[in-house]
Amino acid sequence: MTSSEPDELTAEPTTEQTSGSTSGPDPDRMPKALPAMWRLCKLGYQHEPGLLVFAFSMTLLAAIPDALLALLLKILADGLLEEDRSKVILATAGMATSVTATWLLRTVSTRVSRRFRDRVTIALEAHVARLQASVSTIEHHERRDYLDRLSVLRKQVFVLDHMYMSLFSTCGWILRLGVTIALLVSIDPILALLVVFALPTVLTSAWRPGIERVTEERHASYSRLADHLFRTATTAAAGKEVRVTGIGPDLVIRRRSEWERWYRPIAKVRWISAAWHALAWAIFSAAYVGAVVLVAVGLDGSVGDVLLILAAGARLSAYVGATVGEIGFLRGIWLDGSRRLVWLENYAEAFNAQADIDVPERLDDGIRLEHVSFAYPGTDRLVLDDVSVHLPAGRVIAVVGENGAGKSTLVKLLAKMYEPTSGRVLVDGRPLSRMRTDNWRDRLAGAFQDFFRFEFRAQHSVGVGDLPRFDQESAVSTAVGRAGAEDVVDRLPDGLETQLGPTWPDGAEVSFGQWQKLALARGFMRDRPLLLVLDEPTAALDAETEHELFERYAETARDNTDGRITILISHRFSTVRMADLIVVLDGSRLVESGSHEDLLARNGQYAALYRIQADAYS
Ligand SMILES: Nc1ncnc2c1ncn2[C@@H]1O[C@H](COP(=O)(O)OP(=O)(O)OP(=O)(O)O)[C@@H](O)[C@H]1O
Repeated sequence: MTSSEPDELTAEPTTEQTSGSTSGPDPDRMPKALPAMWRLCKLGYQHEPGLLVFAFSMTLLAAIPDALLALLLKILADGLLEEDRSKVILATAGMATSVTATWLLRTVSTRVSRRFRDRVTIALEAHVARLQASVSTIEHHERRDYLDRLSVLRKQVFVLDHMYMSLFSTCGWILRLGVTIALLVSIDPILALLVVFALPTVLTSAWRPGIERVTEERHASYSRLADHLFRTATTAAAGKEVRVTGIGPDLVIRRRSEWERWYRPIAKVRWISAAWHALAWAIFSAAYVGAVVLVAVGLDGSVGDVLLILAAGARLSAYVGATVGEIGFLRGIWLDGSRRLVWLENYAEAFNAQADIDVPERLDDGIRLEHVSFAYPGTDRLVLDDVSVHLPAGRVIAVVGENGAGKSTLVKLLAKMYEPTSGRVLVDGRPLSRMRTDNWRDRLAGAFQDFFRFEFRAQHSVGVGDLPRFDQESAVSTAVGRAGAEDVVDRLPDGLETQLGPTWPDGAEVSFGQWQKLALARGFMRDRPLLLVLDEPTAALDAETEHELFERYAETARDNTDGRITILISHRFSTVRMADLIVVLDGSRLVESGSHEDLLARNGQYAALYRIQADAYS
């Protein structure tokens, strides 16, 4: 079989695939701040419309009596000086009502807001988790810049609920500010200038969080590494190797130094921005003192006016401070967090945007790779370079090559975990890139060398391989039989009902090889996959068991009527030789392909590798 001829059967739509071939928003770019913020507002409203409106109204109402206190002080002073009892009574009654109403409204609004926050937090966390899980590729789990972006979002999501409170408070502070400015203007319009002197504080507050966040993200990889080192030093998974190698103290030192590398530039930026902020406040304070002197001396104001400027001016600084503080928080956490969240939403959505072709019911021709090249996103090195090959329907295909040759990467492209950087993958002549990822995955089954240990009951740990039949014991038992894992289940104290993982109540300890057999069974759960991928799923088993297992499996694989393709990656030639087609990768290129006999006769790279292994076992 030749590997690189273009194929005449591929006449169907032929859109060239490119990396992340998505339409819509560019996945690399963060969305704009204000639309992102608006989208998050709507998200909160969708989840808790009643509570959102009530909490918002309460916060606004609570702002009014508080802001009017300065006016009541002026009326009181005027009443006392003019010996006007009605003014005195109005002012004192107003003050008493204002204090009581402020307290009452604040208490109610705090309670309602807290309730709203608790509910919306759960909704947001679930939303982020769902989005991440629904992204159809795994690029965001492996690409450095996306990981940094997501690690910041993961931290932010726990404070995103504050942003609604922050928005309500900001509106409340702006309302107070408006009332206070109106009171100042009532003495003399020139006093409105006080707000101009407060602007530098607004500017520095708005600028600070942004610059701090940029620095944080620029150095986020150090923080991630520090977290990773901490987990390595403290979790069970690495426990044995950490002790045997004695790397523990070194991990602690490295963690500390990575943390310093992350923290030092951030601390520096915080100091610099704090200095500018302090200067801005000094400017406002000077203006405030000037305004009091102007009213008392320059404008020859009444005692009531002086009291009003003293109270309103002092409040103005508190209100400006609170407003800019909230705006800073909004900018820092909310705007930033909502942009990240919307980026994730767009990113998750973009993958299915151009999926317009159905996955075939059965395969007739098979899968063709045409000039497929691939570099992992964010890197330049081609891990697969101009690979063209036909994987015929109904056959078992082995992929061999040295470590790092690109075998697992090839499988990831076929599983649609990534899109090729150039070239295309055709399934029965139709581009895989235009098939809905979830539909394609429904017809995909597989077991991988880096399998995950689902610490559920054995029934479910295997059953997740075909979610609709998760609870069907007969389906799980069949899969266990296909994987030759009956011995593992027989040894479990309660069979399929046994909880796996010793850290859970009544949880059974399961060896690595046993886990691997259960993972293989999980891979065999689906009855009608079009593509079955076995990426070194039996590396922990001995060569003989692996051979027997695959011999049994290869026979049934060829019998199916769906034209199923089985892809097997193994370093053991005793297993590989029974495949119908063997594809040999070397240094990212496909160097030869054919049956075992063809390749031995060709006396190329496969033959050389085969003989080395055969000699080692003879
Ligand atoms: N997520 C990733 N980001 C960047 N490079 C990667 C990533 N995953 C793998 N690579 C690189 O791609 C190359 C091919 O890796 P791949 O896992 O496909 O090799 P393999 O042939 O399956 O190796 P092995 O036999 O060791 O499993 C390697 O050089 C590897 O370093």
